[in-house]
Amino acid sequence: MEHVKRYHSLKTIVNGRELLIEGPISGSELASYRFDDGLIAFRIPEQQHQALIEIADLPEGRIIVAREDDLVLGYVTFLHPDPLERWSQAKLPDLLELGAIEISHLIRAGGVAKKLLEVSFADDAMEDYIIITTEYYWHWDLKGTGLDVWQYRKVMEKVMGSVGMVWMATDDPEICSHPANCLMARIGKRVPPESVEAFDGMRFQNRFLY
Ligand SMILES: CC(=O)SCCNC(=O)CCNC(=O)[C@H](O)C(C)(C)COP(=O)(O)OP(=O)(O)OC[C@H]1O[C@@H](n2cnc3c(N)ncnc32)[C@H](O)[C@@H]1OP(=O)(O)O
Repeated sequence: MEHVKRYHSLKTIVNGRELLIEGPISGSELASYRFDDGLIAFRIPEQQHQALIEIADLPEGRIIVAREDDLVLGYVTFLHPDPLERWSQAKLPDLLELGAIEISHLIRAGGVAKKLLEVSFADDAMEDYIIITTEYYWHWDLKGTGLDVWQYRKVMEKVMGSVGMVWMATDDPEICSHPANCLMARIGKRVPPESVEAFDGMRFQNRFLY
């Protein structure tokens, strides 16, 4: 499968900061930007910056950023699922995982997460993919936001739902280990039925239990 990446961008102002939301961008572009030191949800900022640079240059990898001049204040990643996760078992070339979305405290609750996804899905190539995201409450910044797990889950549903990602059932043990965790997915218009069938097969692997 050829992974087509078409650049899109938009401008917005949040808390007086003029932001450019753009992508997919290349690893070298991302390397030339600074990375806000408040982006700590998944790794220390230097390591996360480096991880994103590597993802940007993967054939299927897509990084969309929100930046003020050369300072990255938010990002979202799309890439094939980790080989250790069940979502990679069928090795579907047209399945991407929204692996991480993070917005700096400096510009949170200003619509930036939704705009990152708006720019991501402005590329018609996204209609060729099943896009999944696995929501685990232990990745959420409950302390920083003061939200409880259900309020936070609502925020995630609003962010993901803004581009048509919907809750999907699964018997994945990690997802089932807490009721606030969930799988969300969006099946692009041109995804063939064989891929959807293979995805359904990965969602449910313990049918004999029921
Ligand atoms: C797959 C994964 O990456 S899971 C982990 C997700 N990432 C994290 O938890 C990292 C830390 N958190 C963050 O980076 C951010 O808080 C995010 C990504 C969750 C949300 O980003 P934001 O830019 O603040 O979200 P955005 O402003 O687009 O808000 C989306 C909706 O949630 C609401 N919302 C956002 N934050 C809050 C809040 N603290 N309290 C109440 N509502 C909120 C917004 O009002 C908006 O609602 P609307 O659709 O009715 O207008």
